[in-house]
Amino acid sequence: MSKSKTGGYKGPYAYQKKKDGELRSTVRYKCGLTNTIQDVLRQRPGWVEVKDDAEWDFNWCDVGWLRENYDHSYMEEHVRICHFRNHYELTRKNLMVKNLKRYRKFLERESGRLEAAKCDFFPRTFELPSEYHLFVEEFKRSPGNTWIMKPVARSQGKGIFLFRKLKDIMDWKKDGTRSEEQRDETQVESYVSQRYIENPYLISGRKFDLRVYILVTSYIPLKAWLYRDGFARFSSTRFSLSSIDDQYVHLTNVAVQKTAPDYDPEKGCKWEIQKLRRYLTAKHGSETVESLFKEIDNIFVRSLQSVQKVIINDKHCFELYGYDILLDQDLKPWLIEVNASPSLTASSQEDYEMKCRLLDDTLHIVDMEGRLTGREKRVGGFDLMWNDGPVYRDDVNLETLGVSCFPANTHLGCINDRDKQLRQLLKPFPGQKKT
Ligand SMILES: Nc1ncnc2c1ncn2[C@@H]1O[C@H](COP(=O)(O)OP(=O)(O)OP(=O)(O)O)[C@@H](O)[C@H]1O
Repeated sequence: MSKSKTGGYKGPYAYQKKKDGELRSTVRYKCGLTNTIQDVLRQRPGWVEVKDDAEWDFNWCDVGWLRENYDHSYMEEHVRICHFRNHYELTRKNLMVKNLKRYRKFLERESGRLEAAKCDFFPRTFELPSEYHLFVEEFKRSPGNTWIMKPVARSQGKGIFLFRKLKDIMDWKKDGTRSEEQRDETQVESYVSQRYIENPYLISGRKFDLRVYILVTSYIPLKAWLYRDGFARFSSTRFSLSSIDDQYVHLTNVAVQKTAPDYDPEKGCKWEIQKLRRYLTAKHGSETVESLFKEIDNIFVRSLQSVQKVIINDKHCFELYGYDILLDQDLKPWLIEVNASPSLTASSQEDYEMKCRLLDDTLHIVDMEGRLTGREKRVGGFDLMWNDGPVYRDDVNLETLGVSCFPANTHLGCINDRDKQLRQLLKPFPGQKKT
């Protein structure tokens, strides 16, 4: 990469097509994180790490690096980085909701209420302090409900609390009698106030949410891949609405749960998504579970579409999103949050292996080595779910699709025997273990 305007990174780049069309094998990478991704990058054949201001072809950067450098940088054709410039349009809690609300309005205008209702998958949300008065109106309409307050730009459960009384959020009250200047002096951190899902689906009395990975390689046209191996994150304490101050009951983030007194690091607090799927199928039947996972797929596609025209599309960028989905007792999925930097730190050996596979498969799709034809619908654990329109697998009977855009047997965690055979048939990349 060259930093043309401000100087810096200059010189020849190693990863380019030779005259005879053959590819050079060296990919110079930079990595701003110190977790699983480093191990994966180090083990990738032909990839070499560069430090400091040295020229690079691939950068697994953090969002801070992006903020400071992207706007001053010129990138060669082949260069790739792991975030879109304004990724926060989807991954900051307030902006995600703003974009979804706008998209829902657009659908209602263009295609009617039924279509707009397909976006009814996020809990009612207000930004505070800016929407304080709107929030109070809503709050008064349904007294006794529980709400959750979340800082818009923090993670790992930090700063989150539940409340049922307005006095608990007085700090965010917008005071119309004060001037902008006075308000600035006492500025509070921006939060979202969101309807708390009071009836979560429970397993053994415990609440959980799903972490699912989606890889986007282009916004215009939209190209998105769904990873089959997500997981459910459980709370370690039985669910109850009587103790709204207990974060071990209500927040299922691993960062929170691993500090619980009875947390068992051996067992962790996760289930693979396949295990969850088997459990739900045994309890509710396959038809119900198919339709649940179709609804979850709908969440991925609609949320990406809601920012499709907002995100700065740049062929150098890709993004691996971590979606947080919560199920309620009626098996309705709710979108809680989309993470731009989903935790790549492993909480157990099994988790480590899954994350290594996920990252390795991500790098296969980003394809610095130029191995793919561009027509693949499945790469490693990823299924192409959207390519400027829904993607259907060739081996699926289209009549079984129903209303969803996705074939019934390609959803998360549905790895049947035929899928296994297919994965084995896929030619492994050098250095990749057969799965
Ligand atoms: N509206 C809601 N209803 C019920 N539970 C919720 C709601 N919003 C958040 N939670 C719970 O709180 C947890 C943390 O919420 P959220 O993911 O929005 O915050 P975060 O601090 O950004 O966490 P992370 O870094 O893991 O994404 C969720 O995993 C979920 O268990």
